[in-house]
Amino acid sequence: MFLTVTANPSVDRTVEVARLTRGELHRAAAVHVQPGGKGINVARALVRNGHQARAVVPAGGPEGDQLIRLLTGYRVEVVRVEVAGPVRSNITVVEPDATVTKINEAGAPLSAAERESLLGAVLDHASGVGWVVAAGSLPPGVPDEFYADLIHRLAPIGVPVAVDTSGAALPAAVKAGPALVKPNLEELAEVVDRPLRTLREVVDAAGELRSRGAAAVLASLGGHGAVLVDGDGTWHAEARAQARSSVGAGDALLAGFLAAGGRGPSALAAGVAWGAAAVSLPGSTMPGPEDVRAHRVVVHPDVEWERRIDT
Ligand SMILES: Nc1ncnc2c1ncn2[C@@H]1O[C@H](COP(=O)(O)OP(=O)(O)O)[C@@H](O)[C@H]1O
Ligand SMILES: O=P(O)(O)OC[C@H]1O[C@](O)(COP(=O)(O)O)[C@@H](O)[C@@H]1O
Repeated sequence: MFLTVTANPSVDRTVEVARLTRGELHRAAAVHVQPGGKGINVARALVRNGHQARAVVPAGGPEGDQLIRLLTGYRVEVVRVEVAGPVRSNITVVEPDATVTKINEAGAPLSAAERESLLGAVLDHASGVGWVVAAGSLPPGVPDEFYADLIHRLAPIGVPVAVDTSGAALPAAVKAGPALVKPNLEELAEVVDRPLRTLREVVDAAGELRSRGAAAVLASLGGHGAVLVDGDGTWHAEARAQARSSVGAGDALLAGFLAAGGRGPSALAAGVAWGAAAVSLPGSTMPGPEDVRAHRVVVHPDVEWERRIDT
């Protein structure tokens, strides 16, 4: 059983248009409405591949009801935490060449009592789970230390925590000593406060996060695949895909990595296979076993240190 918590869930609307032009009317070629937020997507991907996953979700307003209704179609076990503010909507516009333009709402604030209920719900369900995944941005007013606080409170239970977040919440979580963090290239560059142009620079930045407290770093690099840096070594893997929508690809990567044991090159290969499968599917659709092409993954025996990853 995997347990995820998404402090700032969303109803994702992915709109496909022929070409996006600022200031013009567009007629949508297709629309996908899906339950969203990073922990929710991780849970959806795990369930789609035969694993058990439970998602802790703060949900308020009619939008919260809609989110929970949408989730029931995905067979994810949901622990709903009632909150006053409505669930946000995040909009992605996708063009035929797979260019994505995202508009993510900030989300509704959570009161101190609501934050406590959310943490309490995670702690209530954490015993005996394989991993807790704390993922996504924090709503306005929620302290940057929210996920860090969760890591500290989970420590006595001994369950490993994976964190995928952004902004100031990420360095705060790293300091709390999670088993795994999953930054993308932009998030990793922001934490170390320098541009990352080559695999060497990515691996150095991942090492810095390890020295600050994260036991392992799974850095996702879009079409360049992903790098895993842990106490045993450094690996780079990638897989070619016919890109359609990258929304949720990072969540699929993390889910695949955890589903395959959450450590080492074989888990990295599985994660990259799930990530590549996710980008080839519309909207934030999570891949199932029929979509995943494990044989397309290349785990490089030697890291190509000077390879550019900023193109
Ligand atoms: N264009 C692509 N071709 C193949 N795989 C991709 C592509 N874009 C993303 N992926 C896969 O999805 C994973 C996550 O994508 P990335 O964009 O780095 O994360 P995030 O969605 O968190 O920003 C990558 O590590 C890679 O495995
Ligand atoms: O919490 P954030 O950072 O605003 O991100 C939320 C969005 O991220 C997603 O989980 C997609 O994640 P990725 O594309 O980063 O893998 C969407 O479902 C959701 O709308």
